[in-house]
Amino acid sequence: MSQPQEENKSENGPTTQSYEFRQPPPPNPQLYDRQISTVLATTLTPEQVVIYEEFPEILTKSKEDLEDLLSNDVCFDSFFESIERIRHTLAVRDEMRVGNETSAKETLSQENELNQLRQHVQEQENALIKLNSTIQEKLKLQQNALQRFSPSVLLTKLKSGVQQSDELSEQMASSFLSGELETDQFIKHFREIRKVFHLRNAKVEIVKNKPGILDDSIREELRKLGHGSVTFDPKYSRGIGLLTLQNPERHNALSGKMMAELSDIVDKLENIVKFDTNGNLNNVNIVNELDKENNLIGIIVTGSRNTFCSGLDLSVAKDHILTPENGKKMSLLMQDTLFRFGQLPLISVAAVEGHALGGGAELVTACDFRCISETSKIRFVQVKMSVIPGWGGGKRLIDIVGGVNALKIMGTSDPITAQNGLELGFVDVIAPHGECVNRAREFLNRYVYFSERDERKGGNGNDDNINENKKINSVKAVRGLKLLISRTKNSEEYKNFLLYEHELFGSLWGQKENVDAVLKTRK
Ligand SMILES: CC[C@H](C(=O)O)C(=O)SCCNC(=O)CCNC(=O)[C@H](O)C(C)(C)COP(=O)(O)OP(=O)(O)OC[C@H]1O[C@@H](n2cnc3c(N)ncnc32)[C@H](O)[C@@H]1OP(=O)(O)O
Repeated sequence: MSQPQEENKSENGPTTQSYEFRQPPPPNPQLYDRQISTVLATTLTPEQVVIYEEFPEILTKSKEDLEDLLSNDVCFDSFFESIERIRHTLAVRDEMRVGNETSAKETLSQENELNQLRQHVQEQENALIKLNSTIQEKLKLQQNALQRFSPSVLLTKLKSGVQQSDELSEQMASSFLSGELETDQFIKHFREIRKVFHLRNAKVEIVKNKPGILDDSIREELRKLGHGSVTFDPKYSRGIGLLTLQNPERHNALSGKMMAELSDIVDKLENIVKFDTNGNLNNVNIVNELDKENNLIGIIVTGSRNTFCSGLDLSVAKDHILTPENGKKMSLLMQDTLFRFGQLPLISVAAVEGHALGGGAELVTACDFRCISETSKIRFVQVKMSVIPGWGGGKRLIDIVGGVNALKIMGTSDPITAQNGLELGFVDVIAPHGECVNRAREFLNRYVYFSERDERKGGNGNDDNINENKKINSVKAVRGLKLLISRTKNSEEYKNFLLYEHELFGSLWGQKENVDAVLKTRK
């Protein structure tokens, strides 16, 4: 008779490994031979044959014995359990039961430890979430703190320190001259103050010449060049300001004076929003010079006399901005101005009547949206001037229409019109001639007013019959949205791209081909 395999028991009794299923020993050959199976097969049903084949021990019983077994459960169980195969199976079953009990006890004994571990993991996770939120808050505070120490802010503070020292020494001199101050006191303090003035002034000169920090000197130099003006009406419509290029005799070409005035307006609009020390969008306590009602959320940019802008004023360029150095200064100022314009928390729409050429086309790309008339023409003519865009319009055009379309538009100087502008994704609204500013206002009203009409009737929102008591959108929320979007255009990579465009422009402007082109255009 085959013995059950030797159990590989552990010192704690049978392990679950010892329960690999083992086949029970084969039927006992002595109890069963071929003749019996033939007899059985002729007298029994197939089911009965199976029983006899599985348990041939039954064959050793007489009919009376079998009747006894069937009538007496105790005898039946004892006979059944005396069968080798059954004994073996019962033994395996008992071993497995013992093993299961042991495993169950082992598992239960670890339940407390498991619950403690689970609780510890939960506590760690909560602590991690808390730490993460603290880190986010600290990062926001750090960002706002760093913003206060940006190069341009430090330069401005340094300059105001120079001015304060200068004013203080002036006051001291007049006090001395009026006899209010003793000579030795005056000499002692005046010398100290002038020393601080000169130290601060020297630092301003060092910082000013550091690349990438645009100081006012370029703006002030260009301010002296040419005519025209740039005006801003902060109350053009509720929550919407109107910025207008005014140089109609030259199709609103941008002179140096106008570039400086455009930059001034951007300066004034920049502090329309401030973050409080907790990094919250806090503009309730700021009285902005241009937005006294503190409700501006949109700005329309347009040109006077039904034309937009024919780019750089070539009369000014011919006389003052033909050298590479001056071309770079002009490019730096306009890139800086249009970059900061794009960062304003205001939704901007270019209302383009007539022509937008060269730098005028670049100005159009600096707006978030574009409304053009059925007859407008927007042309990047820079390549005809033997240069590339110098006001940041190349990068912005690529972002709006994609690289391939941008290459076609800038390489061929083909006009963007009402016909192809929508398809290019460059134009958002097409207006009848002379109606661009009105349609731009209607477009922006959807951001100014809470358009229940859109909610109710699926209107297109271009509803000019907005009445003043209509519910208005949260100014801070809409400004917050624009801050979010413009953040995507404020990365180091984005700024480096603009710098690259500026450098490429600077390598072309003022070269013979470019000078000839400018002089040819302006006889
Ligand atoms: C980064 C700089 C950027 C670049 O490099 O590309 C530039 O922006 S460079 C300038 C690119 N702009 C141009 O080349 C536009 C040149 N002007 C024209 O194509 C036409 O003047 C046009 C289409 C704007 C209007 O044509 P139209 O026939 O209707 O009128 P006129 O040409 O007779 O012009 C009327 C009057 O305006 C003067 N004008 C027009 N554009 C400029 C300009 N950009 N700078 C200076 N002056 C301009 C034009 O000289 C006429 O004045 P007048 O005294 O009667 O000669």
